[in-house]
Amino acid sequence: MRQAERAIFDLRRGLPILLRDAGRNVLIQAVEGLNDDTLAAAQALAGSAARLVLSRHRMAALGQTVDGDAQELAFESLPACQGLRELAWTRGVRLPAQCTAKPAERCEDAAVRLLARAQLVPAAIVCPVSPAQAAAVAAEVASGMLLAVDADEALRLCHSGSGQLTRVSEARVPLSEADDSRFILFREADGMHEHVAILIGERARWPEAVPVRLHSSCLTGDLFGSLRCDCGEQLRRGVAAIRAQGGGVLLYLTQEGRGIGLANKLRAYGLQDEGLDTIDADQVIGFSKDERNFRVAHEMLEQLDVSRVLLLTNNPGKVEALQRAGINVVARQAIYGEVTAQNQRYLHTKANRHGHWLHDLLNEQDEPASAEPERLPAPGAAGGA
Ligand SMILES: Nc1nc2c(ncn2[C@@H]2O[C@H](COP(=O)(O)OP(=O)(O)OP(=O)(O)O)[C@@H](O)[C@H]2O)c(=O)[nH]1
Ligand SMILES: [Zn+2]
Repeated sequence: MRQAERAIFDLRRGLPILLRDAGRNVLIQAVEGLNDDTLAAAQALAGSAARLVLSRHRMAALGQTVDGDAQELAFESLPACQGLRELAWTRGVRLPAQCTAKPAERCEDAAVRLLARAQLVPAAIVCPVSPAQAAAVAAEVASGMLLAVDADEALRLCHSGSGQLTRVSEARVPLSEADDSRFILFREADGMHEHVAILIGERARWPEAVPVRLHSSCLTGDLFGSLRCDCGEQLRRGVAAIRAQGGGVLLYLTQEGRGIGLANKLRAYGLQDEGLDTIDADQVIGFSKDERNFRVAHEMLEQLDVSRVLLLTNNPGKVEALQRAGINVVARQAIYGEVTAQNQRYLHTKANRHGHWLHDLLNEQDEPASAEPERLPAPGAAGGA
């Protein structure tokens, strides 16, 4: 994994990397952060004209349905950087007529996935290395100036995550909603992502089905009380609800913006201000409606030896993800924030397009019966849904 993990840092710094697959060598670079000079430098080093690779979500936003997860676009004459940026994440843009599209090969597919994992806009320029430039590129790799990564390794990292959490440090941190809390920090093998387990109350007194909340980070909501979402209230109410039930675990997961990162979440907010809902806004930037997976949550619960849980969530995806991983989710309890003028559109989108169990909160009598949550067999303590 190591080269692929290093590649994420280079891509985030705006540097090119080399992807290799079965004798193919392709130079790739993020469109984000590209300028006309760095674009020219990449084309000169590779000895070929750059193409653009976009995710299928971005292609859908451009009005194209495509096979496969990414699409490579070749141009008769390549747009300048500004044009590439518009093709990558601006609303209302059309593909130029003289541009041809084909399903991405492995290196190109890996490029887009690495960028998404790096929480950059998943749009890359790709320049296949020409035979004439092969020696020059090899020299850059040998000197350490250019990082070379096998496409296979990159795809493995993107599909499975780096996993292998290390329990790094811990301390008692009394919280206003639960003064007997303990923070335990876990670090992923990539060295980049850290997640915190907050153990609330005395373990010996925890209910047999341990109250657990998986909370994805939201800087704007959790820290600043943003009115655009319900995260901050869910976080504090989550801690209080776990405390009230005798204690349990809150996993604070570094998954800002449903996994797209803060930079992209702010881009998406801009698009929402232009009228898009939260899902369509993410799609314009090239992402699916939820880029998270909950493998790290499962791994943290395993390391904490928690296998039977009462899950505090309105998100059916979290219940399914934990159950699939072998955690026994014996019950689910709703956890609501306040509905406000500013967040109600967001909450309605979650209910209607993400399938969140929020209809009780939003009081939508006209919802079809099939939208009713399928209740898990709830223990006596787990009301509130
Ligand atoms: N991309 C994007 N992410 C958002 C937006 N608003 C909030 N988020 C993120 O959405 C995530 C909310 O996560 P959670 O609190 O786990 O909530 P959830 O998946 O709705 O599920 P429950 O709260 O458990 O019902 C956080 O990572 C927020 O940063 C938005 O408009 N766009
Ligand atoms: Zn939020």
